[in-house]
Amino acid sequence: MSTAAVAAFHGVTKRFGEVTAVEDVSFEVRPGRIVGLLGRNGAGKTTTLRMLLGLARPSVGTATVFGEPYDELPDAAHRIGVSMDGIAPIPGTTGRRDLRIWARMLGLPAKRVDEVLEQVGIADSANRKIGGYSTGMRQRHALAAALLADPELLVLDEPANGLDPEGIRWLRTFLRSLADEGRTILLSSHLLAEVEQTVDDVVILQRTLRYSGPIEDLVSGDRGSLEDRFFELAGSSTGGGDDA
Ligand SMILES: Nc1ncnc2c1ncn2[C@@H]1O[C@H](COP(=O)(O)OP(=O)(O)OP(=O)(O)O)[C@@H](O)[C@H]1O
Repeated sequence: MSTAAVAAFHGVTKRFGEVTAVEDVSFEVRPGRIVGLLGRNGAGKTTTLRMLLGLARPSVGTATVFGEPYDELPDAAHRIGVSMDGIAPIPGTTGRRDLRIWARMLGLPAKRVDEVLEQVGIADSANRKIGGYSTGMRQRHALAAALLADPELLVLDEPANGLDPEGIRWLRTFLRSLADEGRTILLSSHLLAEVEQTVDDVVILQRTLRYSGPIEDLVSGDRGSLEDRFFELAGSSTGGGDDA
């Protein structure tokens, strides 16, 4: 397997007017790894993912995926699966029909829809309207959409939000099985205990980069839990934060 970075940020700063959302951030995402992007509210996580996906342009620096800016990457919609707010299902439609529309747009056969519905465990609900889905079912639906094109990289913004404990356990096992197949997963999350059990690498962002590397290097020995290390590095909003 190639060790070239799947995703890379080099000296990325993003300003929105007076607000600097992300400042001089550099890190790489290695193939076959599950990478957790962590930070407090407003730390710049979504902005970072959006820059990778060509949905926001860095003010300074470069964000590349498979060596290219997203907009210049051939076949990007097939190589990268995305689950993120703003990529919402079509209101009033059923789960199956929504995925069929996505599949058609991606040039995929309708049978692929049934495969991903089975994979994420919502095939029995696929003829129901998405408007009646629980939050956890919506998460699974979004994951199904991200998987349609059998992508090499999954970018998942808060994929565990709204899942019950069983759903969270399922997600952890599922993501690991995808990584074992050689896929790379970049996910953002607030659920530190869950992240600790799921990811290989951690990126801690608090406008600037606070840590990037293997989780075992962060929490090994008597260094404490991921939660302890997170608050040391990112600060807390109730004290200790240095740039809230
Ligand atoms: N389109 C925008 N216009 C103006 N400011 C923005 C825009 N997008 C993000 N920001 C600001 O940039 C900062 C980082 O926001 P971002 O959504 O990336 O953080 P986050 O880490 O994803 O937060 P959360 O965990 O709350 O979702 C915030 O101060 C936010 O208000």
